[in-house]
Parts: sequence; C-alpha cells; structure tokens
Amino acid sequence: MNSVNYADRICIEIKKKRSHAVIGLDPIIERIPTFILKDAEQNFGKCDAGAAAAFIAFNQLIIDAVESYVAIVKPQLAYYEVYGAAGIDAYWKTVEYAQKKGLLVIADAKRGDIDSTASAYARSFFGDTFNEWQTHKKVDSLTINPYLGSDSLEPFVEQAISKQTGLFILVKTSNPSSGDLQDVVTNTGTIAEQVAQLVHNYALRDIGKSGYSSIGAVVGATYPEEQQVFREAMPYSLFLVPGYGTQGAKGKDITNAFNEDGFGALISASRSIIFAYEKDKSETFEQVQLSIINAVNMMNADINTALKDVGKLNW
Ligand SMILES: O=C(O)c1cc(=O)[nH]c(=O)n1[C@@H]1O[C@H](COP(=O)(O)O)[C@@H](O)[C@H]1O
Repeated sequence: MNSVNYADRICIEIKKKRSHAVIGLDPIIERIPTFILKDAEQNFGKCDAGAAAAFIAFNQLIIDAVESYVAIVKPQLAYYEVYGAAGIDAYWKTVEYAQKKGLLVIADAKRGDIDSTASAYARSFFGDTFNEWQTHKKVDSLTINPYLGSDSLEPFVEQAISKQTGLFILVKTSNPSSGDLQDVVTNTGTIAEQVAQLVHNYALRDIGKSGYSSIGAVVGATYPEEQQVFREAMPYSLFLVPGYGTQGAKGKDITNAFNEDGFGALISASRSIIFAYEKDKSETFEQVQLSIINAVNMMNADINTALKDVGKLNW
C-alpha cells in the first residue's frame, strides 16, 4: 500500500470540492466565443498559432470559472493536434495552467502500442526520469486503449505506479457502437469483461489509503446496467464515466458506477459545459464564465441528488 497514490489525491480533491465532475477541455474553433476569436485573429491571424492562442484564452477562462467547483479537468489531445505544433503547445500550457490552479489533469489520449512504444507514450505524459531534456509538465493521469493486450499495458501500469500518476483503461466506452467489439461474447465472458479482469489485476498492485487504486477504467455513462457489472468486477478502480450531458446521460444514469461508500466514479462532460454560453447567448467574458459556472453547478447538483436518492452521497 502506497503512502498517497493517485487515487488518494483524487479522493481528497473530490471531497474538498464536493464534486464528482470532470470537465472536458475539448475546444472547437468554430464554437469559441467571438471576443476571444477576434483577439487571437488580430494578434496571430487565422492560422495554427491563432487557433492555439484562442484555445489557451478559452481554457483559462473555463479553468478560472470552474476551479472552485470541480477537482479535475480532462483535455482531449485530438482537439489540439488539429493545429500542429502550436496546438500541442496550447495543450501543455493548458495542463500547466490547470495544475497551477490546483486541478488534477487527465490527459485523454487513448494511447496504446507495443511495449517499447507504450513506454515512450507513458514517458511523454508521465515525465521522463531518464534524462534532463524534457521540460513540459507531466499530467496526473492518462486514458489508454487495451486493444494490443497485456504487454502493451504493462509499461503504462509500471510507470503510472512508480511516478504516482494514474491510468484509465478503456473497458466499456460510451459510444453507440461500443458493443461491436466490447460486447462480443467469448467462452470467458465478453471482451469488455476480460479487459475488466486485466484492469482489476493491475489495480491490486497499487491500492492507496482511500481504498482506491491508481489503475482505473473507462465505463460509459450511457450504459447504466453495465456499470453495475463492472463495479463488481473492479471494486478498487476509479471509473472515468464519460457520456454525461451531450451524449444523453443524466445523474440517475451514473449511480451504479459508484461504490456504496459514495466514491469511485468521475463523471465527465465536455461540450455541455464549455459551450453552455451558446444557449444562454452570453457575449461578454463575465457572461460566458457565468454560463459555465451555472452549467457546472447544475451538473454537480444533479449528480449529488442522484447519489442521495440511492443512499450513496457521502458528504
Ligand atoms: O476516455 C474518454 O474520455 C471517453 C471515453 C468514452 O467512452 N467516451 C467519450 O466520450 N470519451 C471522451 O469524453 C468526451 C465526451 O465529450 P462530450 O460528449 O462533449 O461530453 C470526449 O473527449 C470523448 O473523447
């Protein structure tokens, strides 16, 4: 048992903020508020650098708005990679800014590859302890894809544990076609159930004082019944639960992802929070922030009420 592992840090921050929410920082250039876009265009032009500047400004606005109400943010790499090197730079600047504000960062990159490449992926997100050439900050945890099997997961698990960071391994994803492969039945259960068994075995290697492990799983909010099955299969793992909001899930759909202690699930929403200003028709910096704060507060209240209704609210 570690002193304070990644899961312990998560549990401490969740209790402090009284929030199980994760805010996805998934910027889309066409949906960034006009006052930010105008500024970026004036300073850099309509180009990769301009988009990157707009992303940084928008993310800082969001982080400043949500920092008191949530513990975790989850920037998804793809949105930043669209803008090349400038986009990647915006990604790491966002990570640094969020961490400076005391937020934990899940890098949503869904990496996975043969062992040597997996090791390089892990070093790129968790920091490289072998040389002094790396200057960007490490993230607190990373999403990974288990499709290549256990030897591809091992380097991530080993580095996550030794560097006191965390992993969320895709088990049952939120998208409509997730069953195409994940629900295929083999003679030892579904593919997703086999992945869950792998995750559970890894989780046992690093259980913290909170009773949770640094090795977690992704289980979609859009499959409430499966959450129950996977909760039993991986009792020590934190679940990253995407699909709340825009993909249709609500508070009542995610209670099975929690343990009886009222912990164990991180409910993630991106578009429904960061673009909440659109339906409010907010135009100024303050109005956009207020729309985001209102959306986050509604999400927190919805989750906490749902947990209370099933006797799982623990504060
Ligand atoms: O790992 C993820 O975060 C993830 C897994 C999954 O099963 N489904 C899923 O939607 N996601 C991510 O969660 C976010 C969902 O965004 P919204 O639908 O806007 O809340 C996106 O960044 C997705 O890439």
